[in-house]
Amino acid sequence: MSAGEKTGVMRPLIGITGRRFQLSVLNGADPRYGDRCIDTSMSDFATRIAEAGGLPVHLSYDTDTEAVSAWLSGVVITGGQDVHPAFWGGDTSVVRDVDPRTNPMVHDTERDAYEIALVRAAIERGIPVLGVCRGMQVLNVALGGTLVPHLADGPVSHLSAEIAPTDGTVDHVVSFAQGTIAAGLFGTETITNSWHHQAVDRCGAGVVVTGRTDDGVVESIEVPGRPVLGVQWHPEWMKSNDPALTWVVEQAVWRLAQHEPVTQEQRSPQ
Ligand SMILES: NCCCC(=O)O
Repeated sequence: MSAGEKTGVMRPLIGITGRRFQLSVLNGADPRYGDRCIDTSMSDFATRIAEAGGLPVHLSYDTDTEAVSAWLSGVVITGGQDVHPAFWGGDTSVVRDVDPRTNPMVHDTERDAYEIALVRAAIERGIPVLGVCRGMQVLNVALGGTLVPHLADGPVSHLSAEIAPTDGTVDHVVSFAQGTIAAGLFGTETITNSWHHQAVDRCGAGVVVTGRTDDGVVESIEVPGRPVLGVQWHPEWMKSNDPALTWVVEQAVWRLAQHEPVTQEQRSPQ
């Protein structure tokens, strides 16, 4: 039974972010598409959010972040490219000038700016936010934090970029601080998958680290007093629905139940 069915309230609309890239990068794409783009998000998110009782909707870069946040009951900032260092005060000399529409793994400043604005708008409205992998890093950057640019360059043994994150039993242990959202969901520790080479470094305003690996890499962050959770692993690729994904839906259901329906005037202020 889904969270919505359990509580008898409307299923909450959960916005899911993603990428924009040219159809031509896909194998077998019809050349008549030329340089036309496609807006995508990893379908595992939509599947898992729907399983948890939410109504998943993809958020394109063209969606007005202020306006859409009035309609959403929850937001998932998903994984992907490294956030451009210009957004967090990192070394921009290392950045290659490649078009993110033709290589979906290189920096995409349009996506960065969009997601940072969305995080800020959602937090401002008290909308539950789940950040996943890059999404957790975006959360931290949106609140003024910084990132470790490359884990292999630092004093850590946490190297996981080669591991295909398909099996929740194969990767590392994450330990959680007591009294946090993460500890409420996972207990004192859990085993997660992993696919990243950057990590949260200095925390942004109000951000606290709530989970780490044994080698000290930040694996979860929160903003105490706010329904905000960032996880470095990929809950959408765990074998069964990960508590982080059910958390954002349950928070959204709770929020829907607490609030009077938003009027059309409130959603579209003149
Ligand atoms: N750091 C790899 C992220 C992969 C993805 O979410 O597309």
